[in-house]
Order: sequence, then structure tokens, then C-alpha cells
Amino acid sequence: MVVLTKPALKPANFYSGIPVVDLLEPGSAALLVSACEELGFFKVTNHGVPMELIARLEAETVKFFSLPQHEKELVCSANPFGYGNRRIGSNGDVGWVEYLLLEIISKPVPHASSLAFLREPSAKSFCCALNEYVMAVRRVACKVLEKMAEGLKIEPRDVFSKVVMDEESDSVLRLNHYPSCQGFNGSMTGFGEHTDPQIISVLRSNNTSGLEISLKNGSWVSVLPDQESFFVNVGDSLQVMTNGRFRSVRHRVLANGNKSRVSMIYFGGPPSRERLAPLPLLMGEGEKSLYREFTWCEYKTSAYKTRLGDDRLGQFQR
Ligand SMILES: C=C1C[C@]23C[C@@]1(O)CC[C@H]2[C@@]12CC[C@H](O)[C@@](C)(C(=O)O1)[C@H]2[C@@H]3C(=O)O
Ligand SMILES: O=C(O)CCC(=O)C(=O)O
Ligand SMILES: [Fe+2]
Repeated sequence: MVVLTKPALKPANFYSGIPVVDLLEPGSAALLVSACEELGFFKVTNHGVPMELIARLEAETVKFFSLPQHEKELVCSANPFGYGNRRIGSNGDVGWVEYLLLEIISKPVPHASSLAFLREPSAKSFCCALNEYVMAVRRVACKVLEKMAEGLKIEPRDVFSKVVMDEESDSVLRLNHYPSCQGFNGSMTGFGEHTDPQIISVLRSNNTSGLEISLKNGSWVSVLPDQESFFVNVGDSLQVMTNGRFRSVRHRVLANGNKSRVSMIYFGGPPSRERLAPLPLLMGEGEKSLYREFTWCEYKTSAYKTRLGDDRLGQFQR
């Protein structure tokens, strides 16, 4: 049991400037590019994922987190995959959160996790919802990544999406549960500030606030929750591929004093052997690469040795 001794925190103000990208709107590619440059974060509507599927996975997730503690702990403890409680990663980070971190396996069709408990008959409906959701959210990630290429006016249009659609892609699904933190006279850190290492993160939460992002000027703002939409984060790998043009957004979660928050996040990552470097197509004349070339395997190995709030890309900068 980890004891959290940090003092209670005050949530940031809600921000009204979060760009909303309607995937059915033909002109949305330019808006999406400016959102990636300015914030590294935006909201996606008309994404095509049925609310019924989203609600089904949320219900299964809530059911899982409502199990007695000893039953949840029978699931492999997160290392990195499995069930985790209060500890995030393996380098001493803690938060007011419990979670399931699931590996996405691409073959024969994308599905979530090799964890044994998901193969038990009692977990059948959870497993089905997870697998359907993974397929659907990956399609959203792919559409968004294609629109990014369109907005940047680069060909082929699948230059980013093919990396996460690759059969070897190293992608992850995370289900987070932030219990309400009543009695702490304010909010607690649910998930400390960090950037996501992958290419793209597609997040959906219930209607409980808590997610905060950092603006270019370093100030923190709160994201108004919207359970029918997805929120997209630019990850470190996309910042590298765009030579810093797109911004990997720092974000964090404060647990809510009154309501519990449930979020499900798809992290679209490259295959292990993928070489990450700025795309030559995006480099202006005489523009220098800000990063040395590295593989995703190298980056991930180094990222998993860091604390949540560390600057993980620093050592790959030229
Ligand atoms: C403290 C850590 C947790 C994390 C691995 C790390 O060492 C640094 C990056 C963290 C992060 C943030 C985004 C995702 O939630 C995550 C799964 C990832 O790929 O990188 C987590 C890692 C984790 O929880 O294991
Ligand atoms: O739970 C959330 O809303 C965000 C969590 C997050 O940033 C992460 O899991 O990387
Ligand atoms: Fe994150």
C-alpha cells in the first residue's frame, strides 16, 4: 500500500480554446494541423464510433474496477502490463488511480492483451467489448493521422497512419479509474504531468473533469469533459517526425473530490524497429533536424527508465 502524502490541489480553470475537429467536415485538416502546432491537443467529433460500444466498454470497465481488491490483484500486476493501483510505472511515481494496461496484439486482427484473466469465460463480455473498441479507436487514430498528412500537404497520405496500422505496431490500451477523493479537502494528483511517448493518444472519458493540459506559456488549463467525443494528444514520436512542428502536449489528471473518473486511452505506437526521425518531406530548405535518429525500441527502453515528469526526448536532441 502506497501512502499519498501530497497536499490537496486546486483544479485549473476550464479552457474554452480547445479546437474541435469534426472528422466529417472537409475543411478540418487545416484546423487539425494548427491545433497540433499550438496545443498538441484537440477534440474530435463525428468519429464514427457507436456510443453503444463506448458505453459497453465503460460499463465493463466500471464492473472490473468494482471487484473486490483481492480479485483485481489476481490479474497480473502491471509490469508494465496488467492491473496497477496507485503506482505508475516502476520508477516511484504514484497517483490516485487504479488501472489496467493492455498490450494490443495486431494479428490476426487487432485485439487487446494476452492477459490470462481476459480469456476466462467470466471475462467474455469484457474481452469482446475491448476487442471491438480497439478496432474502432484505431480507425479513429488512422483517420486523424491521415488528416494530419492532408493538412500538412504531404503524400502519401498514410505516411503517419501506416506506422500505427503496421502489424508490428507497439500500441497500448489503458483503462484508468480515479476514485473520488472526498475527505482530502481538494483534489489529489491522479496522474502526474507527463508527455505520451507514442505517436498519438486517443482518449475518451466519462463526464468527470480532471484532465489538464499545459499551454505553450506553461500555464495549466482544465479540459471540459465530453463523453461523446474523443480527445487527441500529439505524442513524442510525432513531435520528432514533424521536427518539432507538432507539439507533444504535457498533461496531467487531478482526481475529483466528488465524482470518480473513468478514462480509456489508445496509444498508437510504432513497430519496435521503426526508425524515428523528422520526415524529409517536412523539412524546409536548410532546416536542421532537431533530433538524432533512433528506433522506437531504443526510445521506449529509455522512456521506461524515466520518471513520469521527466523530459524524455532531451537526450535524443541534437
Ligand atoms: C513512469 C512511467 C509510466 C510510463 C512509463 C514511465 O516510465 C514513463 C512514461 C509513462 C507512460 C505515459 C503514457 C502512457 O500512460 C504509458 C503507458 C506510456 O507508454 O508511457 C505510461 C507508462 C506506464 O504507465 O507504464
Ligand atoms: O486518464 C486520463 O484522462 C489521462 C491519463 C494519461 O494521460 C495517460 O494514461 O497517459
Ligand atoms: Fe498521458
